[in-house]
Amino acid sequence: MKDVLYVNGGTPLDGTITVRGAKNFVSKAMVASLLGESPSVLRNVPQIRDVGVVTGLLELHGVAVKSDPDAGILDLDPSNVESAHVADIDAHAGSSRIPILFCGPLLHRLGEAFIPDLGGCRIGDRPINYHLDILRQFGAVVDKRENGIHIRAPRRLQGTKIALPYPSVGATEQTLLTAVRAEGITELANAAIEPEIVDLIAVLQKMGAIISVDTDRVIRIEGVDRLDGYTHTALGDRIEAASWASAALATGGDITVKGATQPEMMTFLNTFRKVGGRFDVQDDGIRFWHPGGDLDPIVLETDVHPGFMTDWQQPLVVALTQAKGLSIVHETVYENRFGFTDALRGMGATIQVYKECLGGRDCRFGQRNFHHSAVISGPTPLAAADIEVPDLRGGFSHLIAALAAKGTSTVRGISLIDRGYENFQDKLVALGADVRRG
Ligand SMILES: CC(=O)N[C@H]1[C@@H](OP(=O)(O)OP(=O)(O)OC[C@H]2O[C@@H](n3ccc(=O)[nH]c3=O)[C@H](O)[C@@H]2O)O[C@H](CO)[C@@H](O)[C@@H]1O
Ligand SMILES: C=C(OP(=O)(O)O)C(=O)O
Repeated sequence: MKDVLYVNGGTPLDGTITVRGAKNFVSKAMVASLLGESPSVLRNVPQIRDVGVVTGLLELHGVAVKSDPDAGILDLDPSNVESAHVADIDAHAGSSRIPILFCGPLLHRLGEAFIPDLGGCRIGDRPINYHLDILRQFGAVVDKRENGIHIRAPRRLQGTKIALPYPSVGATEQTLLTAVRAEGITELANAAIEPEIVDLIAVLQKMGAIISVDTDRVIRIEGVDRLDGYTHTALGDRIEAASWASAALATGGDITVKGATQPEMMTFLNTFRKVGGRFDVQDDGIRFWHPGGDLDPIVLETDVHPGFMTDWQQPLVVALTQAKGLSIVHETVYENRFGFTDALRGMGATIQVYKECLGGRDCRFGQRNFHHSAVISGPTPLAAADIEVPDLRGGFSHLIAALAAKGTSTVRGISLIDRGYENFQDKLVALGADVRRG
């Protein structure tokens, strides 16, 4: 399939689409199946590239994966993990960030693991120092190799007391997936509590784990000797849902997103309303629309949950180019997540990026060399352009900009978007967009 999408924009997106399970949960639940002594069943699984990548990794480790993509069901049978011949894991280097989460489960089952270099969006340095420190605290020995890391557990991993320097999603998941079968109690302070993490905890509890989440973001895990498989329906993808909501706003449209849920999106919904968007929470989804007239500018800071998600930021910035006045967006989770604004400026948007912490509070990236605040001045008409997808959310933002712009844009590198948006081209067509894959 060619990697270019021609977008003839300038028409409001209008109609209904469905989002299925969250990219940032489904892949972790798939890894969790490695911990079970019996098969697991995962439902509401989207057809996105990250699911394919994790399927490949699980199969390499001896997990038998049966997939019914239309029904969104995965059967994951880990009975043969101990006897699997692990080869050519290098083939998965750079494909996603998920391999690092295989450490705990593989250490428990096999006593060692090789983890290839990670991929994922290039939106900052994205080190794995928290992960490695955590694994060492459990008693693992970590050796850095040329294309990844080799890790082994000379004896059963031991529960431990961990305090994260920053509430990292991945490091919290690393701790959960390692502690559930370690000996004794693990206490994780300053944990991340994103809804996708809470759903992972639900999966682990179904498998037999004992995990409590305290009000002060401390997670306590009592290690157990055995876990079984699970049957679980993944929570919906709140990032995809918010991306379509931003597309409705930027194009002056009206999109009903089936599968979007209010509790996980409350912070986004508040911001959407402040910008001037309207929404209606329904039994099976949320309708988002532009009511006509001017949109309002806002001051926004991204943050860990329950703050405004960093992954919501990029699509919303496109909508803010259409608000009347000055908006400020302070990115506090990643140091380098405004690269996508270059293309928007080329399309006529007025966006300036700054090294200072604009917004309200200082973050880890202040007084350093990172352009992590943006000032957006609108409304500015967007003009069609020839643009290249930089990363997953930045790429979807470029798509939204192309849909809002009059004329035909050429969006290159479009397959990057398949990593996290299921059948986005079909969904665009269902919403009345004039798009063609080149
Ligand atoms: C597959 C997946 O679920 N990806 C999500 C996950 O990424 P991911 O789990 O990689 O993100 P983290 O929450 O770990 O990263 C947050 C911050 O912590 C830093 N950090 C993290 C780990 C570490 O060892 N050292 C370190 O310094 C990162 O560079 C970043 O600045 O959570 C992010 C924050 O909600 C989301 O944007 C990503 O979509
Ligand atoms: C940053 C993201 O994903 P990943 O961690 O997989 O790169 C994202 O989903 O926006």
